[in-house]
Amino acid sequence: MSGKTLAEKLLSAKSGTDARAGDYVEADVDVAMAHDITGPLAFRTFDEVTGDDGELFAPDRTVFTIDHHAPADGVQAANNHNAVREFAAKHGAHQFDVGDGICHAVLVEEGFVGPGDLVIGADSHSTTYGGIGAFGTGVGSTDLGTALATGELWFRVPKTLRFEVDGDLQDGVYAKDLILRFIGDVGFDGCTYMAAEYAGSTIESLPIHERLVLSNMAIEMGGKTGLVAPDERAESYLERQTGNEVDLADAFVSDDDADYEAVHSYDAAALAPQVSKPSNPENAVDVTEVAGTEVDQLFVGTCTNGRYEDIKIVADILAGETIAPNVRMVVVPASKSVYQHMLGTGVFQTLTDAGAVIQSAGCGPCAGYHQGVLGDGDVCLATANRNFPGREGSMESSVYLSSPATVGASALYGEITDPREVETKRYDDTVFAEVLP
Ligand SMILES: CC(C)[C@H](C(=O)O)[C@@H](O)C(=O)O
Ligand code: SF4
Repeated sequence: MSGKTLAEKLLSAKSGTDARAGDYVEADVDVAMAHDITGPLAFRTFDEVTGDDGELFAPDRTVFTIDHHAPADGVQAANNHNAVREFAAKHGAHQFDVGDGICHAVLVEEGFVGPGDLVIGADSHSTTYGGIGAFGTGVGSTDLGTALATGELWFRVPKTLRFEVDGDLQDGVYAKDLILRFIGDVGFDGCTYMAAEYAGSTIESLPIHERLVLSNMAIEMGGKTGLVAPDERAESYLERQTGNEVDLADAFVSDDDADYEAVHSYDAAALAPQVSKPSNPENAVDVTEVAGTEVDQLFVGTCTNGRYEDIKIVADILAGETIAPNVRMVVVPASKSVYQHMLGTGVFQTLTDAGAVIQSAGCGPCAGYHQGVLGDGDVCLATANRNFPGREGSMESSVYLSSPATVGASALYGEITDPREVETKRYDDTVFAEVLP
C-alpha cells in the first residue's frame, strides 16, 4: 500500500483510524470558529441540538469574532454583534470584538491553531490554517453549530493535488503570485473536494505569513484545505506567538510514495507577478498583459494579504511618494496588532502621507459590505482573494487581484504596474515579532 499524504496523516491522527482518500471518518475537532455573519445561525443550531442547558465541547478552543461588518454598518449587523457577545459570554468562549481583526488573522496570531490541529470555521477561508500545518477547513453554520456541541465532525478524506515549486522567486514576486498562477492553471474548480499540498524548496523557504496566503486561497480552486508541512519555521512562529515550547511530530510530513491525484511542478524563477482579471480568481495572467489598465481604487487588506508584512511592502514602495491623483487607496489591517504595529513603526504615517485611507481592522470592503464599496464602473486592484461580479460593491464594478507589491507599484501610477519596475522588499516572520512592545 502506498504512503500517506499530509491530509491523510492529519485525518488519521484526528480520527484514530488508518484514513485514506475516499474514506469517511469521524474526526475530533481541536478548534471551532464562527464570526458575526455565520455565528448567529450556528448558535441557533447549537441551541436546537443541545436544548437550553447546552455546553460547548471546549469553550477554551472555541473562538468567535466580530469582523465582517465591524464596526456595525447597520442595525442588523449591530444586533448580530450582540448575539455573538451574548452567546460567547454565556458559554465562556473566546470572543474578539469590533476592531480586533479578521477571524483567520486572529486565530493564527493569538496562537489558537497549531500544526496537526483540526480547525473548522464557519467561513470558507478557514483553509488558511493549513499554512501552519493544521487541517483547516470551512463548514456551514449548521455543521458548525452541531460540532460546537459534540466536538466531532464527519469528513470524507480528500484526495490531494500537489503543487511543487523549486528555485528562487524573482524580486517583486510573492506567494500571492504563486497561488494566483496555481488557480489559473487548475481552474476555479480544479481542486474541488481535494487537499492542496504545497511543497518544494521554494515553499520551504517561505515565511509563515506567505504560506498562509497559499493556504487561504486553496478554496478559490475548490480546495477542502491547503497544506504546507509544518517545520522549524512553524515551530518557532508558534513559540513566539504563544510563549510555549512547541515540539512538532514528524508524522506530519507526507510520505515520498504518497498517492497524489496529480503533481504540478513549477520553476519559481520563471514566474512573473500575476494579476487575476475580473471576475474570477482563475483569470490569472502575467502582470505585463494588463499593465497600463487604469484603476480607481486600490485595496490593501483581507485575510489573504492584510498582514503587517504585506502592508509594509506597500509602505516601502510609497515612502516619500504620493499615490497618483486619479486613485484612492484603502488600507485595512487584518488585525488590531497589525494596526498597532503600523502606528508604532511609522507605516501608518508613511501611508497616510502618501494619501491612503486607513480603516479599523477587519474585513473592510472585501465582500462589498462597507469601508470602500465600489460604484458603477469602478475598477479596483485589490490584495483580496475574490473578484466575482459585485464582490466589492456594484455589479457594474470590476476587481483585479494581485500581491501587495503590485498594488503598491500601481498606486504610484494609477494604473496596473509591474512591481519589478520599483524596488520591492521581502520580509521574514521576525519583522512582526521584532517590533512587539
Ligand atoms: C460571510 C462569509 C460566510 C464569507 C465566506 O465564508 O467566505 C465571507 O467571509 C467571504 O469571504 O465571502
Ligand atoms: S477578509 Fe474577505 S475573504 Fe477574508 S473572511 Fe473577511 S470577507 Fe471573507
